[in-house]
Amino acid sequence: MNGKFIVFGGLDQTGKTTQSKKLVNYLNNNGIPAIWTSEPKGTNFGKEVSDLLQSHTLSSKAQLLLFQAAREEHLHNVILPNLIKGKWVVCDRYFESSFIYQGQMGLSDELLYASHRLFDHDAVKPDKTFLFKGKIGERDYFDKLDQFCESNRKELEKRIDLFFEQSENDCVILSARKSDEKRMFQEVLQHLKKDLPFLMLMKNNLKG
Ligand SMILES: Nc1ncnc2c1ncn2[C@@H]1O[C@H](COP(=O)(O)OP(=O)(O)OP(=O)(O)O)[C@@H](O)[C@H]1O
Ligand SMILES: Cc1cn([C@H]2C[C@H](O)[C@@H](COP(=O)(O)O)O2)c(=O)[nH]c1=O
Repeated sequence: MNGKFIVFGGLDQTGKTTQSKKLVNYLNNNGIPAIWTSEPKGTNFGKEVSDLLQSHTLSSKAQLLLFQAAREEHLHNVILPNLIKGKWVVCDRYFESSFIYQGQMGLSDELLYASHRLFDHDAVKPDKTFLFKGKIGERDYFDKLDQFCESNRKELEKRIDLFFEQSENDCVILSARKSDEKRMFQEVLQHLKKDLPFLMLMKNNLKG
Protein backbone atom coordinates (compact mmCIF):
# COMPACT_ATOMS: atom_id res chain seq x y z
CA MET A 1 0.00 0.00 0.00
CA ASN A 2 1.58 3.31 -1.06
CA GLY A 3 -1.36 5.45 -0.09
CA LYS A 4 -1.25 7.36 3.19
CA PHE A 5 -4.04 7.53 5.73
CA ILE A 6 -4.32 11.04 7.18
CA VAL A 7 -6.90 11.94 9.84
CA PHE A 8 -8.20 15.37 10.83
CA GLY A 9 -9.79 15.11 14.27
CA GLY A 10 -10.56 17.30 17.23
CA LEU A 11 -13.26 19.77 18.18
CA ASP A 12 -16.18 21.03 16.09
CA GLN A 13 -15.78 24.34 14.25
CA THR A 14 -12.01 24.32 14.20
CA GLY A 15 -11.45 24.17 10.44
CA LYS A 16 -10.94 20.41 10.06
CA THR A 17 -13.13 20.11 6.99
CA THR A 18 -11.62 23.22 5.38
CA GLN A 19 -8.04 22.03 5.93
CA SER A 20 -8.65 18.39 5.03
CA LYS A 21 -10.37 19.34 1.75
CA LYS A 22 -7.52 21.75 0.97
CA LEU A 23 -5.08 18.87 1.43
CA VAL A 24 -7.01 16.62 -0.96
CA ASN A 25 -7.08 19.37 -3.64
CA TYR A 26 -3.40 20.05 -3.13
CA LEU A 27 -2.46 16.37 -3.47
CA ASN A 28 -4.62 15.79 -6.55
CA ASN A 29 -3.29 18.99 -8.17
CA ASN A 30 0.24 17.72 -7.62
CA GLY A 31 -0.33 14.30 -9.13
CA ILE A 32 -0.94 12.34 -5.92
CA PRO A 33 -4.35 10.65 -6.07
CA ALA A 34 -6.32 11.37 -2.92
CA ILE A 35 -9.88 11.12 -1.68
CA TRP A 36 -11.70 13.01 1.07
CA THR A 37 -14.02 11.16 3.40
CA SER A 38 -15.48 11.56 6.88
CA GLU A 39 -16.89 9.78 9.92
CA PRO A 40 -19.60 9.00 10.64
CA LYS A 41 -21.09 10.17 7.32
CA GLY A 42 -18.57 8.64 4.89
CA THR A 43 -20.99 5.91 3.74
CA ASN A 44 -24.78 5.82 3.23
CA PHE A 45 -24.97 3.55 6.26
CA GLY A 46 -22.95 6.10 8.27
CA LYS A 47 -25.40 8.85 7.26
CA GLU A 48 -28.23 6.71 8.64
CA VAL A 49 -26.23 6.18 11.83
CA SER A 50 -25.81 9.94 12.11
CA ASP A 51 -29.61 10.38 11.78
CA LEU A 52 -30.18 7.72 14.47
CA LEU A 53 -27.80 9.51 16.81
CA GLN A 54 -29.82 12.69 16.36
CA SER A 55 -33.24 11.14 16.78
CA HIS A 56 -32.59 9.01 19.89
CA THR A 57 -31.24 9.78 23.32
CA LEU A 58 -28.66 7.03 23.73
CA SER A 59 -26.21 5.94 26.39
CA SER A 60 -22.52 6.59 25.72
CA LYS A 61 -21.96 2.84 25.12
CA ALA A 62 -24.77 2.70 22.56
CA GLN A 63 -23.30 5.76 20.85
CA LEU A 64 -19.86 4.13 20.75
CA LEU A 65 -21.31 0.98 19.17
CA LEU A 66 -23.07 3.03 16.49
CA PHE A 67 -19.95 5.03 15.68
CA GLN A 68 -18.05 1.74 15.50
CA ALA A 69 -20.62 0.16 13.19
CA ALA A 70 -20.25 3.18 10.90
CA ARG A 71 -16.44 2.87 11.15
CA GLU A 72 -16.52 -0.83 10.26
CA GLU A 73 -18.48 -0.12 7.06
CA HIS A 74 -16.37 2.90 6.25
CA LEU A 75 -13.09 1.07 6.80
CA HIS A 76 -13.98 -1.88 4.58
CA ASN A 77 -15.88 -0.05 1.86
CA VAL A 78 -14.02 3.24 1.55
CA ILE A 79 -10.75 3.53 3.49
CA LEU A 80 -9.08 0.18 2.76
CA PRO A 81 -10.09 -0.15 -0.94
CA ASN A 82 -8.65 3.30 -1.66
CA LEU A 83 -5.45 2.70 0.30
CA ILE A 84 -5.01 -0.59 -1.58
CA LYS A 85 -5.36 1.31 -4.88
CA GLY A 86 -2.47 3.47 -3.67
CA LYS A 87 -4.56 6.56 -2.99
CA TRP A 88 -4.16 8.88 -0.04
CA VAL A 89 -7.23 8.77 2.18
CA VAL A 90 -7.88 12.03 4.02
CA CYS A 91 -10.48 11.42 6.69
CA ASP A 92 -12.43 13.98 8.72
CA ARG A 93 -12.55 12.17 12.12
CA TYR A 94 -11.71 8.53 13.00
CA PHE A 95 -11.07 6.65 16.26
CA GLU A 96 -9.59 9.73 17.98
CA SER A 97 -13.13 11.20 17.97
CA SER A 98 -14.47 8.18 19.88
CA PHE A 99 -11.61 8.53 22.33
CA ILE A 100 -12.24 12.25 22.78
CA TYR A 101 -16.06 12.41 22.78
CA GLN A 102 -17.20 9.04 24.13
CA GLY A 103 -14.36 9.28 26.66
CA GLN A 104 -15.72 12.65 27.80
CA MET A 105 -19.17 11.03 28.05
CA GLY A 106 -17.71 8.74 30.71
CA LEU A 107 -16.36 5.62 28.95
CA SER A 108 -12.97 4.44 30.21
CA ASP A 109 -9.87 4.61 28.03
CA GLU A 110 -9.49 0.87 28.58
CA LEU A 111 -12.93 0.17 27.11
CA LEU A 112 -12.38 2.57 24.21
CA TYR A 113 -9.04 1.04 23.20
CA ALA A 114 -10.31 -2.52 23.75
CA SER A 115 -13.36 -1.98 21.55
CA HIS A 116 -11.14 -0.38 18.89
CA ARG A 117 -8.97 -3.51 18.91
CA LEU A 118 -11.91 -5.92 19.05
CA PHE A 119 -12.89 -5.41 15.41
CA ASP A 120 -9.29 -4.92 14.20
CA HIS A 121 -9.94 -1.24 13.56
CA ASP A 122 -6.59 -0.52 15.17
CA ALA A 123 -4.85 -2.53 12.43
CA VAL A 124 -5.35 0.42 10.09
CA LYS A 125 -3.34 3.11 11.82
CA PRO A 126 -3.37 6.66 10.50
CA ASP A 127 0.04 7.76 9.22
CA LYS A 128 -0.72 11.14 10.77
CA THR A 129 -3.54 12.46 12.95
CA PHE A 130 -4.06 16.22 13.21
CA LEU A 131 -5.90 17.19 16.39
CA PHE A 132 -7.61 20.56 16.11
CA LYS A 133 -8.20 22.74 19.18
CA GLY A 134 -9.57 26.26 19.60
CA LYS A 135 -12.55 27.64 17.72
CA ILE A 136 -12.96 29.63 14.52
CA GLY A 137 -16.51 29.07 13.29
CA GLU A 138 -19.88 29.99 14.81
CA ARG A 139 -23.02 27.96 14.15
CA ASP A 140 -26.50 29.40 14.11
CA TYR A 141 -28.03 25.98 14.75
CA PHE A 142 -26.80 23.25 17.13
CA ASP A 143 -27.91 19.63 16.70
CA LYS A 144 -27.63 17.10 19.52
CA LEU A 145 -23.98 16.20 18.85
CA ASP A 146 -22.96 19.84 18.35
CA GLN A 147 -24.55 20.75 21.68
CA PHE A 148 -22.44 18.19 23.51
CA CYS A 149 -19.26 19.66 22.04
CA GLU A 150 -20.34 23.23 22.71
CA SER A 151 -21.04 22.52 26.40
CA ASN A 152 -17.81 20.57 26.96
CA ARG A 153 -15.13 22.33 24.91
CA LYS A 154 -12.58 22.72 27.75
CA GLU A 155 -12.94 19.11 28.90
CA LEU A 156 -12.79 17.83 25.32
CA GLU A 157 -9.54 19.75 24.81
CA LYS A 158 -8.12 17.83 27.80
CA ARG A 159 -9.15 14.57 26.09
CA ILE A 160 -7.27 15.77 23.00
CA ASP A 161 -4.16 16.35 25.13
CA LEU A 162 -4.51 12.88 26.61
CA PHE A 163 -4.86 11.26 23.19
CA PHE A 164 -1.77 13.16 22.05
CA GLU A 165 0.24 12.07 25.12
CA GLN A 166 -0.66 8.42 24.53
CA SER A 167 0.11 8.51 20.81
CA GLU A 168 3.29 7.22 19.17
CA ASN A 169 4.71 10.33 17.52
CA ASP A 170 2.09 10.22 14.78
CA CYS A 171 -0.15 13.00 16.14
CA VAL A 172 0.07 16.76 15.88
CA ILE A 173 -2.01 19.30 17.81
CA LEU A 174 -2.99 22.34 15.74
CA SER A 175 -4.59 25.48 17.15
CA ALA A 176 -7.29 26.89 14.95
CA ARG A 177 -6.59 30.52 14.06
CA LYS A 178 -9.23 32.82 12.64
CA SER A 179 -8.58 34.24 9.17
CA ASP A 180 -5.38 32.23 8.96
CA GLU A 181 -6.48 29.49 6.61
CA LYS A 182 -3.34 29.66 4.45
CA ARG A 183 -0.90 29.63 7.39
CA MET A 184 -2.75 26.72 8.97
CA PHE A 185 -2.42 24.83 5.71
CA GLN A 186 1.33 25.53 5.50
CA GLU A 187 1.58 24.01 8.99
CA VAL A 188 -0.32 20.91 7.84
CA LEU A 189 2.06 20.52 4.89
CA GLN A 190 5.13 20.99 7.08
CA HIS A 191 4.02 18.05 9.21
CA LEU A 192 3.53 15.88 6.14
CA LYS A 193 6.78 16.72 4.41
CA LYS A 194 8.45 13.38 5.09
CA ASP A 195 5.55 11.71 3.26
CA LEU A 196 5.64 13.98 0.19
CA PRO A 197 7.95 13.57 -2.81
CA PHE A 198 11.04 15.79 -2.73
CA LEU A 199 10.24 17.53 -6.04
CA MET A 200 6.83 18.51 -4.76
CA LEU A 201 8.38 20.00 -1.62
CA MET A 202 10.80 22.06 -3.75
CA LYS A 203 7.96 23.29 -5.97
CA ASN A 204 6.03 24.44 -2.93
CA ASN A 205 8.98 25.95 -1.03
CA LEU A 206 8.85 23.33 1.70
CA LYS A 207 12.29 22.11 2.69
CA GLY A 208 12.59 18.33 3.03
N1 LIG B 1 -8.97 29.87 9.22
C1 LIG B 1 -10.27 30.21 9.23
N2 LIG B 1 -10.66 31.44 9.64
C2 LIG B 1 -11.96 31.80 9.71
N3 LIG B 1 -12.99 30.97 9.37
C3 LIG B 1 -12.67 29.74 8.95
C4 LIG B 1 -11.31 29.28 8.85
N4 LIG B 1 -11.33 27.97 8.43
C5 LIG B 1 -12.62 27.63 8.27
N5 LIG B 1 -13.44 28.68 8.56
C6 LIG B 1 -14.92 28.70 8.58
O1 LIG B 1 -15.31 28.21 9.87
C7 LIG B 1 -16.43 27.32 9.77
C8 LIG B 1 -16.04 25.92 10.30
O2 LIG B 1 -15.04 25.39 9.46
P1 LIG B 1 -14.99 23.84 9.11
O3 LIG B 1 -16.31 23.35 8.63
O4 LIG B 1 -13.81 23.64 8.24
O5 LIG B 1 -14.71 23.28 10.58
P2 LIG B 1 -14.93 21.82 11.18
O6 LIG B 1 -13.95 21.68 12.28
O7 LIG B 1 -14.88 20.80 10.09
O8 LIG B 1 -16.41 21.91 11.75
P3 LIG B 1 -17.41 20.75 12.22
O9 LIG B 1 -16.61 19.66 12.89
O10 LIG B 1 -18.28 21.46 13.20
O11 LIG B 1 -18.13 20.28 11.00
C9 LIG B 1 -16.83 27.31 8.29
O12 LIG B 1 -17.85 28.26 8.11
C10 LIG B 1 -15.55 27.74 7.57
O13 LIG B 1 -15.81 28.40 6.36
C1 LIG C 1 -16.57 9.82 14.55
C2 LIG C 1 -17.17 10.31 15.82
C3 LIG C 1 -17.85 11.51 15.87
N1 LIG C 1 -18.39 11.95 17.03
C4 LIG C 1 -19.13 13.24 17.06
C5 LIG C 1 -18.28 14.46 16.91
C6 LIG C 1 -19.20 15.46 16.26
O1 LIG C 1 -19.92 16.13 17.28
C7 LIG C 1 -20.15 14.57 15.46
C8 LIG C 1 -19.83 14.54 13.99
O2 LIG C 1 -20.10 15.79 13.50
P1 LIG C 1 -19.48 16.32 12.11
O3 LIG C 1 -20.07 17.71 11.97
O4 LIG C 1 -19.96 15.37 11.05
O5 LIG C 1 -17.99 16.33 12.27
O6 LIG C 1 -20.03 13.26 15.98
C9 LIG C 1 -18.29 11.20 18.18
O7 LIG C 1 -18.82 11.58 19.24
N2 LIG C 1 -17.61 10.01 18.14
C10 LIG C 1 -17.05 9.53 17.01
O8 LIG C 1 -16.42 8.42 17.00
